[in-house]
Amino acid sequence: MFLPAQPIYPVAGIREIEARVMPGAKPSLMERAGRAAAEDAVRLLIDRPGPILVACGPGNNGGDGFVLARHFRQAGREVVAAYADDPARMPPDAAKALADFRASGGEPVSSLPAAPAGGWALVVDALFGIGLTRPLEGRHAEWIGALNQQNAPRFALDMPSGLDTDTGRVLGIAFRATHTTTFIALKPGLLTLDGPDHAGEVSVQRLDVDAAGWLPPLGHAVRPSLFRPQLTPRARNSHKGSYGDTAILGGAPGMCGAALLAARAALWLGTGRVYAGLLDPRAPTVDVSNPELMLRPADELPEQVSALAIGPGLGRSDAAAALLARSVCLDRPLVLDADALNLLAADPALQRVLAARAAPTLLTPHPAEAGRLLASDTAAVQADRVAAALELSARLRAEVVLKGCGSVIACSDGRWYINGTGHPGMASAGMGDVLTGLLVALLAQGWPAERALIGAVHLHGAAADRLSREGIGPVGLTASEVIGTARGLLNGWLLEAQRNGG
Ligand SMILES: NC(=O)C1=CN([C@@H]2O[C@H](COP(=O)(O)OP(=O)(O)OC[C@H]3O[C@@H](n4cnc5c(N)ncnc54)[C@H](O)[C@@H]3O)[C@@H](O)[C@H]2O)[C@@H](O)CC1
Ligand SMILES: Nc1ncnc2c1ncn2[C@@H]1O[C@H](COP(=O)(O)OP(=O)(O)O)[C@@H](O)[C@H]1O
Ligand SMILES: [K+]
Repeated sequence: MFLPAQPIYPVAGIREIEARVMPGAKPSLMERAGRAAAEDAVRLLIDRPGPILVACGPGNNGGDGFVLARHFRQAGREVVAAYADDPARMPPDAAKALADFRASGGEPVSSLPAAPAGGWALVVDALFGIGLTRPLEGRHAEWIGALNQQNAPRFALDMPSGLDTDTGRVLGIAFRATHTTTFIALKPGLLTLDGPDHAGEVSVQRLDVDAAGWLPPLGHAVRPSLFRPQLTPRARNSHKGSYGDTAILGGAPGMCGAALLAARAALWLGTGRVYAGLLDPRAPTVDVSNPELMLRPADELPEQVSALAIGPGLGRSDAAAALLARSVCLDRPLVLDADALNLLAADPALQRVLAARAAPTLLTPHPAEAGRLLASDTAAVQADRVAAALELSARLRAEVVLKGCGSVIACSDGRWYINGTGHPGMASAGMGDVLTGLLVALLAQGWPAERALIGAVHLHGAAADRLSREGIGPVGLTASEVIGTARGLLNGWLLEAQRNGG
């Protein structure tokens, strides 16, 4: 049930693994890749008669395409392989794959043919894989544009062409796959930024290569198994003190809702006691829909909480800055979100204090906040989300989640994770505040920082996913609605963990 987290490698890692495996590999990795992809493609061809179009490029990705094309020819399927690059410059494995395709009776066409009357049964993109080095242009870009127009399942080999393997950036134009079969292991570009919109459903074909055995991975795709050790039943003989006290600091005039959302999320995720410290002098003193919350002026909170979060609706006033400076000095797990991050970005001295903290620090920036913290900008952060998150984590000695499509979690020891749950319906006000509340709740209940961050980010997105399966979102999903569903999911995981051996 709790499947292991899958490793993710950037291009350099895949190349290193390939270099070690390839010399003795029989059958060759390309033979394995083309065959494995053909096996995945069979599933897409159920009830789809008609010819298969395979667009092959100049390198080894093109070679994979020729292997796939040969398998389908040999199985009696009509296949049209389109290839217009210079065969003299083909790498040896790919040249052999082309020769084998010819030997099977196939002959590539040098322009992209128009779709047959009944349409293609399947469109296969074997133009570029991990070897893409610059934006697509000219004929290659035209081919991608035409392939994207086809009304058929669109199947990418290894990477959708035009998508940068390490970052998920579109270089010029990219193939919009409905399905991608990627080889050896996952790559970051499939999972973050523009990756999910271009890769569609991703299948990993390991090609009998034990990637982690050759090169221990630094990156993983998040799965609940990463926080499975925390999914233990509560002791019957326990009390509210056993589940932590937490405080959320924020709620400047006009922004109390942000702090209340975080506080509610912390309460609903099982924290023993939740305080909300609000800066607005006219803030409510009770949350009538959650009277369990203890609402206080921001400077009248108990200091001995188990974990603290500061930022939701904090604003950037002097009072907010003073509150932040005090919070950073508390020897407790600390979550910094929203304006706490913006204030920190403007205060290098405070950054030094933060980096010297003994207790865990967790930062939850969206790309604009991360840009300010790195003294760069949103575009620079988005250009390489994994690198930006790691840099922030190393500089501030903090666990970091860089939010957005494919949230990247970076740990101060250099390991990183990409989360796959969540959807664009979460792009609505207050969603980040709820994440902060879920996170501080897990910290208050004693989860170690890294697991709490992974768990909260995964849970947050999974709750939104469940709601949208029920028609609550993506359009119109509200942050408040995520809270109750997150509670349900966490309890479900706890039960599942107990059923599977405590
Ligand atoms: N290296 C190996 O042994 C294996 C590679 N495999 C496949 O091979 C792929 C990697 O092969 P390659 O390294 O040959 O790389 P690709 O096939 O991805 O493409 C590289 C070729 O495209 C050119 N190129 C890069 N960007 C371009 C652009 N924007 N416009 C025009 N030309 C451009 C490069 O100069 C090079 O000739 C993998 O993604 C995978 O599909 C698999 O067969 C498994 C084994
Ligand atoms: N397109 C998306 N795909 C996946 N998750 C998203 C997407 N857009 C937003 N989210 C998630 O929603 C949350 C929004 O947080 P944030 O930007 O801080 O919102 P707010 O400031 O309104 O609280 C983050 O957890 C983010 O990862
Ligand atoms: K491809």
